[in-house]
Amino acid sequence: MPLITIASLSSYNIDYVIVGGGTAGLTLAARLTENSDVVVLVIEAGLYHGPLPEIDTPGYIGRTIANPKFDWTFVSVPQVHANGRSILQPRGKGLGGSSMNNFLGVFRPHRDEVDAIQNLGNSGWNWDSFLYYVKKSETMLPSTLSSIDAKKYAADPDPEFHGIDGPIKKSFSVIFGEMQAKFFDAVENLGIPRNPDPSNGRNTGSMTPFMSVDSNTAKRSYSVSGYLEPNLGRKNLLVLPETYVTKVLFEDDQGSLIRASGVKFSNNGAVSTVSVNREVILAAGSLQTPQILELSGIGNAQILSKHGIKTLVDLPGVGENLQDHVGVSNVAEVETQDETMDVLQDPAAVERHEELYKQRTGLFANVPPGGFVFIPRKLVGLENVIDMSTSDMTENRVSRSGFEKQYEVLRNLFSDEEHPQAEFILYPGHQPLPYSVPEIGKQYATLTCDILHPLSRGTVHIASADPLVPPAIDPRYFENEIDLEQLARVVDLALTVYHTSPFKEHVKSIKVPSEDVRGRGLEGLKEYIKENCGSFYHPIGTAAMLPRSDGGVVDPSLQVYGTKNLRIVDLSILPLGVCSHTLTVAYAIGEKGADIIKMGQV
Ligand SMILES: Cc1cc2nc3c(=O)[nH]c(=O)nc-3n(C[C@H](O)[C@H](O)[C@H](O)COP(=O)(O)OP(=O)(O)OC[C@H]3O[C@@H](n4cnc5c(N)ncnc54)[C@H](O)[C@@H]3O)c2cc1C
Repeated sequence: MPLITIASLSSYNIDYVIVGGGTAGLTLAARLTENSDVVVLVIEAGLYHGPLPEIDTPGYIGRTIANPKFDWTFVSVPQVHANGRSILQPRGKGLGGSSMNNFLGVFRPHRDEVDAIQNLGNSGWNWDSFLYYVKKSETMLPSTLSSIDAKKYAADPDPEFHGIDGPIKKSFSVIFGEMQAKFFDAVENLGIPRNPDPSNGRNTGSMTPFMSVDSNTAKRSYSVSGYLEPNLGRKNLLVLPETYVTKVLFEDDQGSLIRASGVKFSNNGAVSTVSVNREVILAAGSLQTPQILELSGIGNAQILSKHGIKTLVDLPGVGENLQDHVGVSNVAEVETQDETMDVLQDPAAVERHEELYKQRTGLFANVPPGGFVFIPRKLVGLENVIDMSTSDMTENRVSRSGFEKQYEVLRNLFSDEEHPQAEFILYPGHQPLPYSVPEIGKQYATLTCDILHPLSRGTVHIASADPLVPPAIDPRYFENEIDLEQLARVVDLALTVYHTSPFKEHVKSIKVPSEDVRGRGLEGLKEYIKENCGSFYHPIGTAAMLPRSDGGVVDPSLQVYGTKNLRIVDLSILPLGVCSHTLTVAYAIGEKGADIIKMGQV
């Protein structure tokens, strides 16, 4: 039984400590413990939630956000270029991490940008490797769509690109709507074709994505159900929940490289330590892995000394290079025979769908059918980005050379006018939004827009030497004004979709942004964005895998520079943002990280 208590900890001889039992952390733990000769301890700050409707029921997504039992409830520091607003930064808390509270969409990045990660100095981290590991992590469940509907709803996967026996199940929703098909037709009329299978690394176009839902049980498939629970019988897999790691401990006798000897943690207020034979591996995610590094004396010496922390490795890249997708939603009132999510305003409809869910069908059995569109650069009009000067974007940043190399990569990506640079998400209903309230009895469609390759680069650093004080998260949304310009153009394009045939047949009127805002053109939209934008929950890059001279924190074997046996296996290592949602990348990093550790090579 791998769930252990502090009291029993001293009876184990531990080879690897993994800090954070989230998406990548549990993936790594499951793979390492395939070797029965090694003992792995996973330390997770949150709970083992076990089976719970809030987590398992696909149609309940969003209900755990901002609930401290499931979510760290972080907010950013005030965003200077977004009207000084502090913006919500949800992160899963508990075994499963953000795979436990995310929105279940399964996406893959574009192959060119995965190959670009290799070209930034990371031999072995390319599309072929990514595809191998992401397939290893998943099982594609059979679709119930006819071949005609598969084309109509852009959901026609090529088996070559999908896993058949991996731990995470993925399936299509069972309900499709006419409004969704007309949305795809309208988008096609604007020059963005359907993409029947974006999993081959060419993800431009509109599509119905897979969801990480096991359609056999109509439940969330995530790192707990896929990687942890099937392995509960392994004696060499130990899991310590409700335990918060505050520091990595190092041996006193140091050579040029320091050696981790264990970690310090707090459990219900009691502080203790555990020693490790081989390695400590941080998998606490993009917002907390840098915090643990800094609390342990690894980071920018100036920042550490400000907080009275002794520097063990001066590594200025720690907590820099934060990249996140940022976006905003628009809502229109619609008329459709489809049952939109608005029906759930009616308690009788909720009851009906709760009953249907018992038969694994209805609106709660999967994520509501919607359309996703990855918009090519040519339609966002980013001519100015290709010619951009990098000097203003790298000024005063700790790693000028690293940023310059990233911008060179981006310039190449942007020069392909088919490369996806932005996204629309169609939600059939009025999405819960702080700036727009639905009227009971009406039907809506929400079109959410975000940019996929922001140029702004943020930071996450400790705000205090006290580990219980949350880190200062500063994504610096729109610090680079091209990001705001891009997003305004994307919102403008989304508003055009509402007026484009045949989708416009459903649209009665646009609710938000208001007529007044729309009347002020791109300038009005920019104000709307600054006042209402939010995170798309995809932070990456804060412990980047890059050469040390380029602001890197880990090398291609995920080893932290200046250390002998401290690695990072989570999304913080991704040096450059991808034009997709990030869940599959976290699983692939967990899978690949395990092979690197097992085989001793990339
Ligand atoms: C609300 C939301 C919706 C999303 N929707 C989607 C989606 O639909 N599709 C998609 O592709 N991506 C989505 N994402 C993004 C995706 O889920 C994440 O990028 C990915 O799961 C992150 O994986 P990770 O392993 O890097 O970190 P996490 O999975 O977040 O794991 C980090 C773990 O470390 C633990 N931890 C942190 N600090 C400590 C400490 N000091 N001691 C011990 N434990 C610690 C945390 O509690 C957590 O369990 C969403 C994310 C969120 C938050």
